[in-house]
Amino acid sequence: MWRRCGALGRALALRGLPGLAPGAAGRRTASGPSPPARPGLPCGTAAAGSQLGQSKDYALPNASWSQDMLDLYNRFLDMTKDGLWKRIPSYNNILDHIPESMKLTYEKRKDTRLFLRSIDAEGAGFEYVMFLNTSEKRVVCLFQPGSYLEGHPGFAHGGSIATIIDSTIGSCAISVAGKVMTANLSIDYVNPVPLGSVVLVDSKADKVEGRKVFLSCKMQSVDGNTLHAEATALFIQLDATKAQKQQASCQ
Ligand SMILES: CCCCCCCCCC(=O)SCCNC(=O)CCNC(=O)[C@H](O)C(C)(C)COP(=O)(O)OP(=O)(O)OC[C@H]1O[C@@H](n2cnc3c(N)ncnc32)[C@H](O)[C@@H]1OP(=O)(O)O
Repeated sequence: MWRRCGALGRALALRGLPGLAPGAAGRRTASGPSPPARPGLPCGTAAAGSQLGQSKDYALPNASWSQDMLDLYNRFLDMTKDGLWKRIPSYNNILDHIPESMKLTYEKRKDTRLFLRSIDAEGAGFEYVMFLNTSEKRVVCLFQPGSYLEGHPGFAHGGSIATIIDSTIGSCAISVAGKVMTANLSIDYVNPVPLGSVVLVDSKADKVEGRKVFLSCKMQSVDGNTLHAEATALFIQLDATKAQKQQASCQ
């Protein structure tokens, strides 16, 4: 365990994550984590809904999570205790993800589902949980790709990697600029991601220029020894009038 924690510390230290000295955190099991802190952006209000039983929060350990995923999750959960990091709940409907103020302009549809949550079987699709650090303008996603995300035999499909990167960077952009859309996403695929492995997707907003948010991201293995992908992205804050027109055209 100590060796794994040390490797994890090295992996996260690449981006200077705090509080990750080997053995700094105790280990918990999937059945026994502390109740997660309720996050602010991008989905604090939805967490309340979840507690009322309105929506299931999927960004919590389940039986498919590997020990690496659980260890990493528990270490991040420890980092939420001082309030700098917040766990982002995850729901089937995108409207449960976004801040209340943004929700007002959208009508919730029952026949749609967030792409990341399109596979029901535990462990078969996107197993992930994201953590937000508002002051660092950063979102880190712990991602365990399941067997239905296969591309090359035994490895995650490039589209699934793009999806989790877009969603992680997108969550970061939303936390910085509210209503945004991806205008550009550029990914260098460096090493394939084995199905069932756990990777860290570490995204950061580097610069905001008017309505443009520039972000970057690295996807790497838990031990920090393998860089799987690197990405840069441009998100555009939606112009209110154009956003209304776009919304009207898809209803
Ligand atoms: C787990 C929870 C997940 C939650 C997060 C989900 C994240 C998922 C995000 C997505 O996947 S969104 C879906 C994919 N993206 C789209 O479908 C967007 C399609 N494109 C558009 O709708 C519009 O092109 C867009 C809103 C992006 C921009 O249109 P606008 O009319 O608002 O922008 P405009 O053309 O006025 O340009 C504004 C500025 O951005 C610049 N710009 C726009 N598109 C660009 C581009 N592609 N590359 C470089 N620059 C660009 C443009 O030059 C200009 O720069 P300046 O202000 O300096 O003049």
